[in-house]
Amino acid sequence: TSVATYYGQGAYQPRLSTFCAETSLDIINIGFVNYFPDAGQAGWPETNFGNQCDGTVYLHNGEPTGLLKNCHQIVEDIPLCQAAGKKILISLGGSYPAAGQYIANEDSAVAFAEWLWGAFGPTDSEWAIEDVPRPFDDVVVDGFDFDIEWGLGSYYGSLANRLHQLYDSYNAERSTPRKFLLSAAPQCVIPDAHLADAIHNAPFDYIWVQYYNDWACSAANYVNGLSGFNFDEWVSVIEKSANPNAKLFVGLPAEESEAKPGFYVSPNSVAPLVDEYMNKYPSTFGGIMLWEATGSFNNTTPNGNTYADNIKSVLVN
Ligand SMILES: CNC(=O)NC(=N)Nc1ccccc1
Repeated sequence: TSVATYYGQGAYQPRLSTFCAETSLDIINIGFVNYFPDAGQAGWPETNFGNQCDGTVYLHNGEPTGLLKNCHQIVEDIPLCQAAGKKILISLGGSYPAAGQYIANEDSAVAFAEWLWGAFGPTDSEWAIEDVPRPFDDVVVDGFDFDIEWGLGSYYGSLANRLHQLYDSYNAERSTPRKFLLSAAPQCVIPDAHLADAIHNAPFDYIWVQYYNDWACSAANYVNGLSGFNFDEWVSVIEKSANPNAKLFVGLPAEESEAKPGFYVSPNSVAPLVDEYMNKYPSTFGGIMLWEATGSFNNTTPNGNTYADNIKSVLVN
């Protein structure tokens, strides 16, 4: 089973290479593309990677956009993480701003998918064309994460399905196919207000549930002996979804300060939860997702283990 984490929004975060060296991390979601084209300046998406870029942005049709142009440390470090065997996804959305995650219609969702594929996908795809920029240069991500926390409707599903179509058509032309991934980060309440339709209609590979924002179903409920933790129900959602073989992850805050009061649980306290659900659903239980990398890095135990290291130990022991 795997440990996934988010990177890009941590306070005073170190460069990504720090986390490429963390052997406990298997998947890293780089966040965020936080404005989608229908909401972004000059009709392009916008990005935010915390302290990792120098603030310069692309122009589109001569107008400034919110698309960051110089994130050299991320560009240098993603290949290091990939060489270390980690999957690197770029994450769409995030918890802020609400207005950024607006998609106007089906055509817009399809065009956004093609733009993302041209910008962050393979450099030899037919969509990597001159009027689509390469914010990470020739770096090719391993997929796209949907951290959609605002907005309603079916267009997130259309976006995911078009990306999946692009994955398949690219691989159809290659002798050695490359696995590209789709993941989503719903809230724990079922149905998720923003991603339910997308998860039902598009084949996600990983679903990491944010079990740290809602007392109706949080991991803290389970740890504190209260009812509500709903992993079983999420397994049913997966089984009825477009990809019944998707892996389901338990999302946790990696540091007390990175969640609302009460939702943080220690690695040892989550061991019974892992044991119960890893054994109850051996083919669906995928592991643990952490929000987020820098918080985990700052949350070390006396033995020098980060929160992620300690969680990995819980998963493998
Ligand atoms: C996967 N996305 C998130 O986990 N977002 C997130 N944790 N946003 C946030 C919520 C409350 C305080 C800080 C960050």
